Amino acid sequence: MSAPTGNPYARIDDLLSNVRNFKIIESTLREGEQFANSHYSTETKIKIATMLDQFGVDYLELTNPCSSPQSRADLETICKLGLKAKILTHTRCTIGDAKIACDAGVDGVDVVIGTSQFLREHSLGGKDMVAITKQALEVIEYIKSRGCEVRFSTEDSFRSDLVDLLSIYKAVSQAGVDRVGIADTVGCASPRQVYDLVRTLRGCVSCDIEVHFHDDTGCAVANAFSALEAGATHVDTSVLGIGERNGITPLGALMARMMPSSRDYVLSKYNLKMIKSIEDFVAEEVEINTPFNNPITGFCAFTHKAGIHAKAILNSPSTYEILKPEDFGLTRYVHFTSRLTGWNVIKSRISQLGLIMTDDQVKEVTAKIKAMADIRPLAIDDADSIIRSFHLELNNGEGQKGQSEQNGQNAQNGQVEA
Ligand SMILES: CC(=O)SCCNC(=O)CCNC(=O)[C@H](O)C(C)(C)COP(=O)(O)OP(=O)(O)OC[C@H]1O[C@@H](n2cnc3c(N)ncnc32)[C@H](O)[C@@H]1OP(=O)(O)O
Ligand SMILES: O=C(O)CCC(=O)C(=O)O
Ligand SMILES: [Zn+2]
Repeated sequence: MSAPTGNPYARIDDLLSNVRNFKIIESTLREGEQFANSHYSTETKIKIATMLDQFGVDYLELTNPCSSPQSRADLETICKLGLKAKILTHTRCTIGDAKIACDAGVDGVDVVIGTSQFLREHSLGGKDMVAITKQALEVIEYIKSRGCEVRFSTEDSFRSDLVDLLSIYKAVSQAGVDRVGIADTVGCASPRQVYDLVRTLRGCVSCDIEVHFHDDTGCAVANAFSALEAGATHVDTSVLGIGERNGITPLGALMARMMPSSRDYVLSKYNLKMIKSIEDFVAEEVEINTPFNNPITGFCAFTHKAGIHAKAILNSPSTYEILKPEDFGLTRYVHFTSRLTGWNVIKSRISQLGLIMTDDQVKEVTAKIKAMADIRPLAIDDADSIIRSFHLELNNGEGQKGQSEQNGQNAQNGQVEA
């Protein structure tokens, strides 16, 4: 039987996949508020909500209004902004929380309750699954009666008993829940475990499936992708991944992961050029730096250094880039001042400087740059000076000065463009 897509690795199972049809539940204003440094003012919440709405996220999830009077007031304020994104809040599985949530004017309530032995014993005072299921069904019925969308999640899903999980998900699905959620609360799940659980659940419930992954073991993005491959429909994210401990699936990194698989879908829905400004705003608010290796916006995410890479990138950026910086409103940088540089990129720099040399001469000046870079790190100006001096020597200090200065304007940004 032929494969469903042009992907050589595609399998029949990929018919389940939602990698080209998923929704984002953006939780910077809920999970992200649980990040150690977060303390959002009302204005900051409005700004974050507005930016994420313009970016195109489908849902915004806000902190439980029972948390504090200001949390409740802020939720009501965001609900009244008239954003395109649906506004959700996140509550415990109690009628009391659900009532206050619905009263705030939300579009939907994300209800959660722990199902693992750890949480049932140490968080919920020893509740069994029968009691938890009864409580869930009552709360779901209440939220539906208030005309709000309702999602039911099990907390710590991956350390919960599979039969318990499937039983409660079936019960809430039959009760008409809009979505069920799987939460890797402690970040213990691997992509394969995620695939298996989501796929199994997909066969048991007819409603949408939301997934929430913590990043304690570095799998939050991979797990989100795996979940979508297995048929999940909604992914929880936060900007830069901020959340409890080291956080959850980052919005930007998820976009980076989805682009190679679902470019047209992602570009049609999300305003990728906003990622940097959204991340910069949130990073400043919570007083963190964007990690150097952050997908898309890490300071060197589109920097190419080694000579072998530089040569190929200059010929065709696709050789060493799976993401295009221009899709995110960014530019690439081709490094040419290190001991790892090569004559091809130096040749390109020479041409940017408006100078003319034979290939042998380019190789000779490349050797000089490498020798100097062996002694100390070189700035762009240092490498350019070596090139210019060598060029002057070649011409005995005569001629070409005017031409160099004029063409040198093109090199002002110190960047070898591919
Ligand atoms: C994995 C997650 O991130 S879940 C979301 C976490 N979010 C939050 O905690 C929001 C911020 N939290 C708060 O402001 C407070 O914890 C509140 C307002 C929710 C509750 O505060 P308090 O009433 O003082 O209780 P406290 O936080 O000490 O304990 C939690 C209580 O909720 C119960 N509980 C915990 N989870 C759930 C749940 N999912 N459903 C129902 N009850 C729950 C606990 O058993 C405990 O009950 P107890 O009062 O009988 O001991
Ligand atoms: O409600 C959910 O699905 C997730 C709750 C949460 O933040 C977690 O379990 O880590
Ligand atoms: Zn979480």
